[in-house]
Amino acid sequence: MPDTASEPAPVLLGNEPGSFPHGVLAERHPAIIRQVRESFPYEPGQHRALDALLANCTEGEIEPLPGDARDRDRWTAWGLDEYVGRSWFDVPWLWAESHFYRRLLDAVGWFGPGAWQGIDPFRPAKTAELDSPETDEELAALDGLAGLPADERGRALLHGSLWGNRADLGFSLSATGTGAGPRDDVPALVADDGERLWSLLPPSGTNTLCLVADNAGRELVPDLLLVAHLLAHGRIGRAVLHVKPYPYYVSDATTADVVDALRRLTRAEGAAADHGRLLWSALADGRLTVRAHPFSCAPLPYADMPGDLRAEFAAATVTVLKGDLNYRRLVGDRLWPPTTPFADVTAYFPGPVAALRTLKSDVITGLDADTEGALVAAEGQRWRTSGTHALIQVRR
Ligand SMILES: O=P(O)(O)OC[C@@]1(O)O[C@H](CO)[C@@H](O)[C@@H]1O
Repeated sequence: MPDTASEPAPVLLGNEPGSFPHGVLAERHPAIIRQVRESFPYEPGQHRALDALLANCTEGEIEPLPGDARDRDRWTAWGLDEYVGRSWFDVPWLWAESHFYRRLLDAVGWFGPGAWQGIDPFRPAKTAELDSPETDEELAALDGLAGLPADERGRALLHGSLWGNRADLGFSLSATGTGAGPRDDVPALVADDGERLWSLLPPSGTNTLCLVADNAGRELVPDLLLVAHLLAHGRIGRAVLHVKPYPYYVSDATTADVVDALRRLTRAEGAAADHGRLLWSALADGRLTVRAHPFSCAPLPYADMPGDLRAEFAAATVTVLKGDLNYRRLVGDRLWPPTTPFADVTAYFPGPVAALRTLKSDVITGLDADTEGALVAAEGQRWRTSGTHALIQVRR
């Protein structure tokens, strides 16, 4: 196996029965179709389209997009023509998963025209989570941080944002997501560059943070609290929040989800409402911007990002990417040896970059050999996908 980024490791495919990627294509995607079907009083055409998608994505071949699809050229540029006629299991796993969500939205009429245009099939699950007692508890806990020095509060909020990544509604549909916490003899945090991240954001009031969000609800809320804290304490003067232009990977945040989360914060009590109001006014005066770039739903690694997005990340003091999928896209969706240096595989990224992620897929880089050894000794390879471990990795 290679141990440097100059010899890329194999790209993950979904065609090995028993593997994590195979389980996602063969089991998780059908479960998502079932869940979506049960969440809305869909009409016959939508049910037929969901039946067709279920058959196609499990047993069929990837099909061309209709001639009038508005994003046909985009998908052509993203490799569709190359994969048409191939099994979903034989193309890069990242590509197959991403394309599944594009087709699912088509089946329920998201792209329109028609009465169901823009109706998010995952919205019921997202709002249920935002309205849950757990969210109440997490917001109330914020008041408990009030007595801490600002830096300690910042570190607590960073960890809230990190572990908020466990709240992934797609992940909760698969059996691997329901495991217990890590054993006492292995670290929950397998890499911790937290202090390096803070050192990139001195309280000068001039730093710009790009935060590439992941899930809505119980992940986005702590992400927003962290942004509010950084703004309030001058560690950043400006934040750009990247969300998805359409519903994706079940619970990924869209602009509508940002609005819901902000309304939830401002309707809360105590410190949560203060943070919500700060963000509300930061949106109004330009200190906080929301972006929904098409590449955020691309089936490709960030190494292939277009020039405008590259320029945006290059202008940031640091770009923080949240979550497992963003990590896969950041380092490349490949079976790297775990000790492959994170700095090598992210060398292409146009500026300082940080990953905050709980481990929910096989992809991992930047571990030291002792940590990898301890994880394998304690858990075999389960630590890679169980969602019970997390990391903070930074490349300056
Ligand atoms: O990006 P997130 O929300 O942290 O995780 C997304 C995820 O659940 O989806 C993929 C499988 O569908 C895995 O990479 C990962 O476990």
